[in-house]
Amino acid sequence: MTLVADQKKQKKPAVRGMMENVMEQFNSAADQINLHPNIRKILSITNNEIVVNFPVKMDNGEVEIFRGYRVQHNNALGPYKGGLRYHPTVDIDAARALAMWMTWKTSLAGLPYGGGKGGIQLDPSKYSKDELERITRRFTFALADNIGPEHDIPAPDINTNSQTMAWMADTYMSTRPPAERTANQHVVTGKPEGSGGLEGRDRATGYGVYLTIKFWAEKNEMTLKNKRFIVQGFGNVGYWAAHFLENEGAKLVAVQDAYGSIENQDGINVASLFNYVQAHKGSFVDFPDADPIDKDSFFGTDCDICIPAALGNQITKENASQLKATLIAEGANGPINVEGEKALLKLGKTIIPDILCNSGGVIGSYFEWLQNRNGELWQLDEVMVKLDKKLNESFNKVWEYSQRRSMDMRTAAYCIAIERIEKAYVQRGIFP
Ligand SMILES: NC(=O)C1=CN([C@@H]2O[C@H](COP(=O)(O)OP(=O)(O)OC[C@H]3O[C@@H](n4cnc5c(N)ncnc54)[C@H](OP(=O)(O)O)[C@@H]3O)[C@@H](O)[C@H]2O)C=CC1
Ligand SMILES: O=C(O)CCC(=O)C(=O)O
Repeated sequence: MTLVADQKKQKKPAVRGMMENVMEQFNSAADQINLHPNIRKILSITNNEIVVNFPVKMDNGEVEIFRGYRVQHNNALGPYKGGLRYHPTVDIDAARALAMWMTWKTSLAGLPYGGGKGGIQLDPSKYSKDELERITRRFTFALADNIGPEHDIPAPDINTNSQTMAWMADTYMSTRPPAERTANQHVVTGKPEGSGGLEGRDRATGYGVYLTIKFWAEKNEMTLKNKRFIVQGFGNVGYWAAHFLENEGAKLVAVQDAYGSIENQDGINVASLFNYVQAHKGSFVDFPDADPIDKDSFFGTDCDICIPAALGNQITKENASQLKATLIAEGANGPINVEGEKALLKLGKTIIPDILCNSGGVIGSYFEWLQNRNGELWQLDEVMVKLDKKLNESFNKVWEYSQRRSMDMRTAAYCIAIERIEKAYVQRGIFP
């Protein structure tokens, strides 16, 4: 295990990385609130970076070495919290940026958490389920002293799910003394319902994306009925966001995943598409009720609302002018880079920022953590009501701040999040 202490010695990536984006967003909000220079220094750097290389036996008997990351950005408000992703793009830059986004997200949501994130650099489609289980268990074992229910609590992200979390919880618990095992169930959230998981955590992020869009529409005296939307990514976040928007009368007109893009301006039925994807090895490229479209013209599809719900850095200054949507709701983390955002704002578009838009997931995780900690079992209807209330409060805070200070919603969300952390440091008397 390597603990990387001095980030200044790390080489910069050749292309603009996610970390540069999140730092630019942070610095611009910090300027707005005149953040204390010492607190700016603390928040500009991650607390801990854990990099683990671990061997796993493959189905063919060969051993492969994997590299996993867990970056713990800040814990001024509580334990580190954030997902683990399995994807070829996972590296230290991405893990740092994603961990930092988590700090702002949990702070904005008013949760007693800090921010962390990580994952493994791999393409999961190349491994069998048994191999993925062994990889996950080895990774958890390698991380075990650095995570914990009151210290750092992982959750699902891209290409990880409730099964991944069940393997993690089981492996972590097996590393604890017998009398403490089950009391450590909340070391991860997003578990299956039969293993301490929360009813509704599966849909919490997509539900939150839908809710923030609905709240925005209400502020603008609009209804979502017949509004056309496009979704990039039809995984956990994209699917559930589309499901709830369709229930409200909006129409999915185009969708893109890693295999391709399809469009139907008359509307794509979300349940039919979901069933098709399940039956066709995760791909919708030949879905009969829509036409294939070119990958590069996807964001230019005629629509009212665009929901990027896949990877980061998808909307940049190169393609921002293509967008027809007036509202962009960031289901993904960091889907619009800084230059892309400047271009969109200049064109008069509105962006519901990731740290607000997709915060339903971590709010749901907080409910699961409380459920486990208190030995309770919460029911779906109460979870959905609590999510609605929490997101409504967050949305209103951001909306009012942005109106009062005449700033975009991202800067407002950052200011609120950073001010809460600043207050905690000041109350502790660290800085006069
Ligand atoms: N899960 C959660 O609770 C939360 C997730 N998020 C963020 O939401 C985003 C999506 O996460 P989640 O839904 O959980 O992940 P999933 O793994 O469930 O789904 C990811 C989706 O993105 C698609 N995708 C991958 N690469 C590309 C690409 N190059 N172009 C277009 N689509 C692509 C995948 O397609 P394919 O299936 O073809 O690979 C899949 O449909 C991430 O940015 C994540 O950080 C944010 C908050 C919480
Ligand atoms: O549920 C969680 O703890 C974190 C989810 C996550 O990774 C995110 O919000 O980006």
